[in-house]
Amino acid sequence: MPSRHASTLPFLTTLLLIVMLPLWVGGCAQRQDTLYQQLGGEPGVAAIVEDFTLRLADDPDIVGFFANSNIDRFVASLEEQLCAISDGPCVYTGPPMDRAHQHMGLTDAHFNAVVAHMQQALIDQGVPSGPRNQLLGRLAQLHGEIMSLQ
Ligand code: HEM
Repeated sequence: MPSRHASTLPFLTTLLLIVMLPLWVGGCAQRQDTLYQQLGGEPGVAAIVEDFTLRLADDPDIVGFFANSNIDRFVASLEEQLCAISDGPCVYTGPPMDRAHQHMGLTDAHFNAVVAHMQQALIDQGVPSGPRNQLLGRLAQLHGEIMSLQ
């Protein structure tokens, strides 16, 4: 006659697998999230860009730069760019950053103000600090190109 203990071990092993497997799979899935997914995908990026654009419009030191701009095109281009640089399923098709900003007379103060508005938009849209700082880091890398034709 088999002992009671002989059937307990397989039972416990199965139970452990049932409990641990979803946690393990969930953990892996989380690690594989792209930055784009962590920003909330398409609706998340659209909300971030809208929040950011309203902040630019409210900033008297910045809004004047957009006096002759097509804001719908700016919004569409920025959404595409943020999607592309956050490893989302987009290709940026707008003008290169040096030409898009050439001869505007931009200073580092302007650049920093715009990045600060993006930071605040990300905070307000509930983007956690990890993905927030990752995106800001990638935007900071555009500084050289944006400032190169001033
Ligand atoms: C990380 C910083 C920045 C990023 C990622 C960025 C991104 C962009 C993008 C994607 C466009 C759209 C290009 C197009 O489709 O025509 C654009 C245009 C523009 N940006 Fe920036 N930009 C940055 C910094 C700045 C700063 C510092 C200013 C001024 C204070 C500025 C002012 C403008 C203006 C006025 C346009 C519209 C140009 C036009 O109407 O053709 N940008 N920017």
